[in-house]
Amino acid sequence: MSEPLLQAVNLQCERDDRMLFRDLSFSILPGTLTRVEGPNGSGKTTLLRILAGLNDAWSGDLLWLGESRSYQRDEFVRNMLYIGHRPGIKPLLTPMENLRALMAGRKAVSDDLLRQALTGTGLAGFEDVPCRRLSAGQQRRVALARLLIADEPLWILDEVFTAIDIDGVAALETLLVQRARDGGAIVVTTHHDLQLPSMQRITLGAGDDF
Ligand SMILES: Nc1ncnc2c1ncn2[C@@H]1O[C@H](COP(=O)(O)OP(=O)(O)OP(=O)(O)O)[C@@H](O)[C@H]1O
Repeated sequence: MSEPLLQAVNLQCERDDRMLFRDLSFSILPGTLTRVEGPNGSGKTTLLRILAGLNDAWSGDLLWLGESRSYQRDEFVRNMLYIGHRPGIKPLLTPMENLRALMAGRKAVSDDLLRQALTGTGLAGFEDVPCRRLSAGQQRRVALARLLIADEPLWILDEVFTAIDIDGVAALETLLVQRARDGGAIVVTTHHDLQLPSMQRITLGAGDDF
């Protein structure tokens, strides 16, 4: 069995005097899909941001390739792709400009490849239109085009299915399954009923039903 990329050991996080989770331990292995699930407000986004290194209000241990992540922050950041629940797209920039900005500091990618990625997410013909003139789903697709050129071994994806139509969801599911088959590790949270095989599930606390 391969070595975990990321290991969480006894993670604990409290917000506004409310315990979101405690004693939370799990491993993220190469070639696996992990779904973080739970009701609204249970801490899914908080956990994903902790895993991505974007939230420091937690205790416990996080190991990257078996060593404390805090000693290898730069290497971790280089090897992890995070897409948050907001698309993170700049409205005044075009899809091409946004995608180029999202790749800044990562591997060099030609404009041809960026255009191919935008075509792959259904944005052919919109490459050079300011994003403020695109729909919510199209803006989300600009962010998702990043996945078509990503080679980071760990993807952390928060609610990336939001505003995506049925065909887009199916294409994204296929992409995630293929990525896991190719050895990538993916952590997702979504309220969609995902059709993904053999997912590890991390379930956070129950909320009040209404
Ligand atoms: N910026 C913030 N400051 C203080 N508390 C916050 C902040 N953001 C979220 N919280 C609180 O943290 C808890 C967990 O929020 P989080 O966004 O992680 O939940 P979630 O499971 O992702 O919810 P949802 O399914 O609605 O997206 C909530 O009770 C929320 O009120």
